[in-house]
Amino acid sequence: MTRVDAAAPAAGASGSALMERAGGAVAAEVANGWPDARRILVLAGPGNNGGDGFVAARKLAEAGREVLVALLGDRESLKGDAAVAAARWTGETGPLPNAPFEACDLVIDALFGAGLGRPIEGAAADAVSAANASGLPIVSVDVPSGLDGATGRPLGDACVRASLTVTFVRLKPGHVLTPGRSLCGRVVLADIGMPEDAVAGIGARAFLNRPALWRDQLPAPSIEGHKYSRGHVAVWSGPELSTGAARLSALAALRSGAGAVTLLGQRAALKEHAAHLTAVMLREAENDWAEFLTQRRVSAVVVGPAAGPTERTAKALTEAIEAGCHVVMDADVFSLFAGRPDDLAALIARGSGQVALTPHEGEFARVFGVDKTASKLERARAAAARSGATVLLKGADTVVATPDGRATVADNAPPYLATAGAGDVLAGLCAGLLAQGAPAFEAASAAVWLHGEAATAVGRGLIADDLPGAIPEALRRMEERAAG
Ligand SMILES: NC(=O)C1=CN([C@@H]2O[C@H](COP(=O)(O)OP(=O)(O)OC[C@H]3O[C@@H](n4cnc5c(N)ncnc54)[C@H](O)[C@@H]3O)[C@@H](O)[C@H]2O)[C@@H](O)CC1
Ligand SMILES: [K+]
Repeated sequence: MTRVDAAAPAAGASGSALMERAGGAVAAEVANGWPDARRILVLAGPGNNGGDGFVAARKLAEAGREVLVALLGDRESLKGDAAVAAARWTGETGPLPNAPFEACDLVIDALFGAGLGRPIEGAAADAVSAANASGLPIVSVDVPSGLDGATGRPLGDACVRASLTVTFVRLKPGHVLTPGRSLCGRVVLADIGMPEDAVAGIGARAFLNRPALWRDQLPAPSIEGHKYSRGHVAVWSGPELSTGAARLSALAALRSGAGAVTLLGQRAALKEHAAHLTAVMLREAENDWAEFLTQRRVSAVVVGPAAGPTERTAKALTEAIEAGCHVVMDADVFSLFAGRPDDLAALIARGSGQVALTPHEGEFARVFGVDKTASKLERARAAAARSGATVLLKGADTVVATPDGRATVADNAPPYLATAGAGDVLAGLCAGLLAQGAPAFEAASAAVWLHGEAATAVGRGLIADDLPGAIPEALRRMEERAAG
């Protein structure tokens, strides 16, 4: 965002006018959201975030609220637009230390925004702690002070926990990645009239995962189509008594709209599948899996769910890559490649299909190691670049990243989606969309969004078995979103 701000004047927007609208948007949210908050305390920092706070103070005072600004540092040290905003504030201004929280009904946190460069310490850190402990509603300007908007992580120990965050122009990764998402509270994105040229000029590559990003890339079923033209998915089954995971993947692939889905495995495993399935086909496969993939025009394959980290699984995976199928690698594949990311990349490079990796954090760490300094977004991007695959890094804030750096971050997964087997459904959904011809980034992002919507449609009490049956409802919501 700093680059957007810097490009704003050249694109015809004065910083002062943007600050007026930014502070105005904050004041409007407070006025509408807390009509009974009479006394408002604005914590103002030394930069433009503080400037937004001074504008909000003036607008709220004009609207009849009692407002006190508690300023970090001297008024004389303020520069540029912030100094102008402060000069236009004629109400009470006091020092930040000992700000009178107990005498107020609401706090506006305008200490630090995009310019936070190091952990908050000293008087500002004390004010952050006091604000959090006060029990008052806190409205943060741009980002909760202390949060790194680029990573979603606090820069140090002191970080505001907001009830509402009013941000401008675009959401930043920190509004969506955890723990930032929780620290922001509700997030409102205000239009402050930033010229599109200033925004487009920076070529943003990370997006909130929404149907508008990928809907056009999902092939719609056509009346001329037949089952194989809508893609054939093969799912590699785990052995006897470990078949549930592959079954969930297969059902999800079929529900996603793939024309046909076949589960392949050992005879004893297939007997278990047969007791549960009707529309999914079953095929014994020991030595002729590679032949099957080619002869039956299999377009996408799932390998990993409860497959076992065995030679058999490794062979099935290699053959799927060599057959030129699109491949979704999940679960036990990450045990097979523990500590061997370059071997995984070498295998992926041998195929002509697209590959999606769908690890959770533990599986991701197993293959790619642990990097505590990088954000989830950066880690997923780095793993995508290193492996040559689209990486879908699961969690409450699932990130999908491609080797060329495009990324989505999802915010629609309900907490109860963290349940056994949900990941198997996601892998199947992704394979089903790949089989129908969606490019990997769009297929993976769509799978994540549909997965979250399906879970929300079921509601609390969800178990993974419910998810495939809720995919039609998720697809309906996708069409509704695309239309509106
Ligand atoms: N320029 C623009 O186009 C717009 C900017 N806006 C606001 O401007 C903000 C960014 O302003 P700035 O770039 O001035 O940055 P900030 O206001 O976030 O903070 C920068 C100041 O804080 C100091 N600082 C950084 N970390 C510190 C720490 N840990 N302890 C003590 N001091 C610290 C810096 O030295 C600098 O003086 C945005 O977050 C947003 O609120 C809005 O007014 C909208 C338009
Ligand atoms: K802030």
